[in-house]
Amino acid sequence: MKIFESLGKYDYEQLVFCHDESSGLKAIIAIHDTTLGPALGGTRMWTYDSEEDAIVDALRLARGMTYKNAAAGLNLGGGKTVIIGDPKKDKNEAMFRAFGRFIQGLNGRYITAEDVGTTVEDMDLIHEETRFVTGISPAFGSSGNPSPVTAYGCYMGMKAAAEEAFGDDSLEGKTVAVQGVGHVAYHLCKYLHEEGAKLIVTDINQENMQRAVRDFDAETVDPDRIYDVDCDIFSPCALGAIINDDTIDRLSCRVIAGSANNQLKEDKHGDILYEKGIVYTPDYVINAGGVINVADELIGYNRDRAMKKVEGIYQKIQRIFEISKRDHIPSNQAADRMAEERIQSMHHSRSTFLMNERNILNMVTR
Ligand SMILES: NC(=O)c1ccc[n+]([C@@H]2O[C@H](COP(=O)([O-])OP(=O)(O)OC[C@H]3O[C@@H](n4cnc5c(N)ncnc54)[C@H](O)[C@@H]3O)[C@@H](O)[C@H]2O)c1
Ligand SMILES: CC(C)C[C@H](N)C(=O)O
Repeated sequence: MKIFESLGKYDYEQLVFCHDESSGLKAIIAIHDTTLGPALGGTRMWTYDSEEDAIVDALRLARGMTYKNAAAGLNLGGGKTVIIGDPKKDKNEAMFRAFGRFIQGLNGRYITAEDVGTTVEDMDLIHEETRFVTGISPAFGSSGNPSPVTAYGCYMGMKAAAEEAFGDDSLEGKTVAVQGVGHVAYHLCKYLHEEGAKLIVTDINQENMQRAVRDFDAETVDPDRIYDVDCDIFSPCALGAIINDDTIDRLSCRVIAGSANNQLKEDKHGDILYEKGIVYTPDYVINAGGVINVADELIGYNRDRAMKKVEGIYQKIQRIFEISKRDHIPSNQAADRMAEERIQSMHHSRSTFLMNERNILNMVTR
């Protein structure tokens, strides 16, 4: 792999390799863009097939965070970490504390939080060594697990998409097919069930699936049949790249709205959804509730303020549909345009020299 060529492709700022032999830490921190502020993005722990796969994932996810944070209106840039290892077997205290010290060494250029394979407990260990970590335990005055808040943002975004597709944002009586009922989707299903939606769920984890049946009267289908379900709304809440050449023609829904990151395998799949008239809710906008919530910790966590901002995902999604109609472009491109325009305009206005620049990290100290 040609590292600098890869960094050049999307103008990445920094790639950091962190190694601690005794704890087994092998981490890669990718910082994509810090125009808007320090890079904030979660830490993913995963068993990558190769080091190259891990680097590619870190880079792809970091760039995604630049767009997510920019579109959410946060004063934060984009970054992400991947730790190579099995989250079920390879974790230990020393690993996360060693990682915390590497983050501290970046002196605020990168701030972490949970992602797939990491938990609030892991963030608490990182917090032993650095203040540049969010999503830590409420006992520290923090916001805790971001998943329920991500779910609330998804619910808001789904309602905005329903209004666009059906002329009314009520989800009562709508059939929603949910792929993956883990941390985020369990809470999303709760909102949907309370509003009177009919749920059809799938999961490779039987326990998670049965919990949705028990708590929300959900019907179930096998994981590979979820794309064929006759439904109003398809909600991908498991993996990335699930809207692809093999699945796109099987979908019969009017709306796609779910929490999974990187749902479109390629940009062309956004074009195809647009041509088919399927209302696609851009993933990094609808799933920004978690990052909006943890980012609030940096200025002294206030749940009401954070939830109000997460509620604003409804209007953000409406704005994207407006841009899509105005410029005759698919919604994924409209979201990119919105994020890029914000970064560009701030790039210009923040270029004036300041001796003691105000940023999200020096507004309050903790
Ligand atoms: N947790 C957050 O706050 C947050 C924020 C933004 C984005 N996301 C994204 O949302 C998605 C879900 O996150 P989560 O925290 O709920 O993760 P999770 O691991 O708790 O849930 C994912 C669920 O999907 C299931 N699953 C995996 N592969 C599947 C398959 N092939 N078919 C059906 N089910 C499958 C898993 O068994 C699990 O129950 C991820 O893509 C994540 O990156 C999460
Ligand atoms: C900062 C986190 C809450 C990040 C989250 N895992 C996301 O993808 O948005």
